[in-house]
Amino acid sequence: MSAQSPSSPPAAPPEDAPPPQAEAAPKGASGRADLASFWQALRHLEGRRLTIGLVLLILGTLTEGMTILMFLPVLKLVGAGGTVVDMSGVDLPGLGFLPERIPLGALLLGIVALTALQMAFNRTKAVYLSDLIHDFTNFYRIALFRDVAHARWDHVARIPRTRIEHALSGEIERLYLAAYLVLTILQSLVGLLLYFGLSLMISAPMTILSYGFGVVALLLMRPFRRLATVYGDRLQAQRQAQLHAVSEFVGSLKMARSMNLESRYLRLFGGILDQTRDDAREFTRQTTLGGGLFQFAVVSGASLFIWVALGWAHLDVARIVILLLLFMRTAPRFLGVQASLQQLMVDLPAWGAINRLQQDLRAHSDAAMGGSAPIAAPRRDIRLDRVTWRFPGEARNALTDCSLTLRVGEMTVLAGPSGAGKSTAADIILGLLQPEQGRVLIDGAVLATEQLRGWRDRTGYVAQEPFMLNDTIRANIAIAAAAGDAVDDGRILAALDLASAGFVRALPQGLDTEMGDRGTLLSGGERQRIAIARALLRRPDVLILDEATSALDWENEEALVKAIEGLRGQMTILAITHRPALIRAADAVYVMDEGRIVEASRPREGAALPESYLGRMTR
Ligand SMILES: Nc1ncnc2c1ncn2[C@@H]1O[C@H](COP(=O)(O)OP(=O)(O)OP(=O)(O)O)[C@@H](O)[C@H]1O
Repeated sequence: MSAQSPSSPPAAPPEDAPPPQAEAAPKGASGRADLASFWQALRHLEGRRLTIGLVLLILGTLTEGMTILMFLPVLKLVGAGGTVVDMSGVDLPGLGFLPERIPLGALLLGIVALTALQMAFNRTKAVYLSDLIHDFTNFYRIALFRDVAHARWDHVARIPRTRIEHALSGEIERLYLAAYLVLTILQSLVGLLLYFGLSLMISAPMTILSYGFGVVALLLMRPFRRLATVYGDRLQAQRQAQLHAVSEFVGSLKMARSMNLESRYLRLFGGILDQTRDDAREFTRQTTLGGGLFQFAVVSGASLFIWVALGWAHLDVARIVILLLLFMRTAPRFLGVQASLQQLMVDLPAWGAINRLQQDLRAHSDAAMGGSAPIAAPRRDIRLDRVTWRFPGEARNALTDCSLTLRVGEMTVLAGPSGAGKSTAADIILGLLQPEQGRVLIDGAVLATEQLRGWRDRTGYVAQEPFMLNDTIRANIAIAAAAGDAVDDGRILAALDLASAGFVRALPQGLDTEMGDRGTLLSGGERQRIAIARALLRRPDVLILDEATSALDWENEEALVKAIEGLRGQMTILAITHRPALIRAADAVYVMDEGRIVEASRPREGAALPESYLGRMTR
């Protein structure tokens, strides 16, 4: 792998421009602190495999070093001739176990055998470390998935979707690269240490000279590594900005096309890319200068090394050749450490960002996720009792002192102007939000936190804009089935009939009809009915419809209202709606305004009052 990771696009805006949106790393975030915690996490999760990998690495490097040392007596034959190698006078502790005279063929065979052994060690190590990196990265991928799934709904709903997508895709990939780079650096350092020992056997002063040079050069490169940290932070922000821009553009494609706004999006996106390119140019200028200087230092070191070795150290030619061979192995490692450290500093901000997101999600984890206490199906009523709720950070309550009753088997409608708090009340009934004040009562008993998951198994929810998989109608409905609940086509078709979605039977592909990305191959009304069928497949005790008929024409709405009326008695229904047809069919109607219940009536009574909200709506 090259030092510049394939995923590293050019980046970073001019000094005076703020990095575009996204979560910028907190001020003072230090690459070194990130590196320390990253290394700790790697050791904590993969310590055992790391040790085995290192042992294999040491064995591989030692065999490689031994191979080089064994060339020393062979080189002594050069000029002298002969086919028997004289080991006396070689004076290398590492080769002390060999007899004094060895046939050249046997020695060369030994070298070949050692090389084969080295290859075997290296290959096993590579496979080992590859597994290690994948498992380490996947651990965080899964943990992040879980943290997102387990975070409190009101909190996770406020995190931009692209933030989560970026963390689960791009940032995790950079974590993979960071782990790869850490292991690369570790391998180079271990190699350097072992070669240090081996070359000490040849000449201590020459070894100290060459290593001293390498270490000083590495230290001098620190400013370039700091620059890489800054660049990494900017890159982090810019990648997120890019993802955000792309996601907004794709999400609003129809709007953009219909209003001729494509060029505006193109300009915005082009601006981000230009910033990224300018930043990358600056970074490349700086880092290539650093890399060039380092290479220059290494070549100068090599020249000095040869000059000292020949002119001052009075070493024989064989030793100089071996030292040079060792030098050829150590110099790239020094270069590799510098390049990998630099690239690591670019990728490491992803680690900090993932950690911060995880901490944030865990600080807002849903207490309900821990409990699985069962709850009986409601037999009498479900009540909100003086419930108050305010979204974190908001100035005013979304619900204030809100009380309402859903009688079992009845259909209750919640109406009222936009922003009145209807969806929030539904979220409280669903247990997605837990009241700050007040209670949710099921047959008079408080719905406990540990019962919330069990409670959600008893509810079915249909959103105004239901989420659809890019899959068949069958898959979109079957997804609602509880784990282990085998769903056959008969059940799916029955749910579709209940949801007044008989049109599916008439489709040429039936349940196999593809719905397209976000269900766009079907009409809004068809999508809504499929979403209702999906909720009904769960055979819920409580069905919550949030503006679930808003996209239906009057004919289909009438059919659906009839279908919903047919469900009366089988389940408790809460419908958030403005549609008179559904209101007229309701057993009870609550009207909300500014988070409060302002009217509660049986529909006919409410509609009869001309000044009531309900009266005005159904007039
Ligand atoms: N995730 C959220 N974070 C902060 N405030 C929110 C959030 N969701 C809703 N609100 C606010 O809470 C209030 C009630 O919103 P809610 O969605 O419950 O109203 P609604 O009656 O369902 O509106 P609509 O009919 O337009 O869907 C509004 O002021 C809204 O801005």
